[in-house]
Amino acid sequence: MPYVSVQNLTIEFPLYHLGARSLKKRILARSPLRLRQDASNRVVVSALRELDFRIGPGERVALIGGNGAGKTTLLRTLAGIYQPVSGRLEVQGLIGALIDPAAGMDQESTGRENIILRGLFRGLDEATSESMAEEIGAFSGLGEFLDVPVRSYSAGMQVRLSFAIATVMEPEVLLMDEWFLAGDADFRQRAREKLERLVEHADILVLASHDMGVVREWCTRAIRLEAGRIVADGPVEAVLAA
Ligand SMILES: Nc1ncnc2c1ncn2[C@@H]1O[C@H](COP(=O)(O)OP(=O)(O)OP(=O)(O)O)[C@@H](O)[C@H]1O
Repeated sequence: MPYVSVQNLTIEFPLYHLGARSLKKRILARSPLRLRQDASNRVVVSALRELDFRIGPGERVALIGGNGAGKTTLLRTLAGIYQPVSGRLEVQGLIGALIDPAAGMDQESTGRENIILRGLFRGLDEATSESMAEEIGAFSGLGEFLDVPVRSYSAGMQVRLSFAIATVMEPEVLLMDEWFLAGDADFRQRAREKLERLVEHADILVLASHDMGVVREWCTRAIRLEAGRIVADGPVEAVLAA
């Protein structure tokens, strides 16, 4: 059964190019909340600090919190994009990440080639991957751009393609940033039904959002982050009321 297990998870980003020692000193002298000096004397940003939680099958979890709270960093960590500095992370199940539209795409290949590669990666044979490319191509509305290298896509086109790929991949653990729910009205309307099916099919949804309407509509549990720490975790209404 799919699950997400996080124990004592800490993520830090070293800040290179700070240059002069006096600048480092000035930054650290402000006794900042999130910046500290590590064992190698580098200034690091503490993005996530000692997180502990477990998500089981059937849970729809919202990550909420103000700007810089750590929502996107947590999503990217769950997706395997960032390595924890310490702690343990286990994700069981096929992951679908709708976080950064360009992530996992080969920019030099066409949209169609990217779809076929994903299909092969998922273990489908060539013929099935190719027919999947037709299906995705039609749904994404990319038209003639399906056979053009992804590097020439607009941001909106990349979102359409990654969303369409995710719907066909049918992930068990769906990680999503709320702006994937945005997009132009026409696409949103067509995507809505697919998204509902995608979320329904996924055993676990983790959605980062600022929009409490979206959180209430899509999620059953909320984790509130503040300055990289969990300050509340429970049923959506209880966490929003706290
Ligand atoms: N690549 C990076 N290098 C250095 N610091 C980073 C990096 N990515 C994130 N951070 C820092 O980690 C912290 C958490 O950022 P994150 O983007 O996860 O927040 P967020 O909750 O998603 O914010 P927002 O709602 O504004 O998108 C912030 O202090 C940010 O400055």
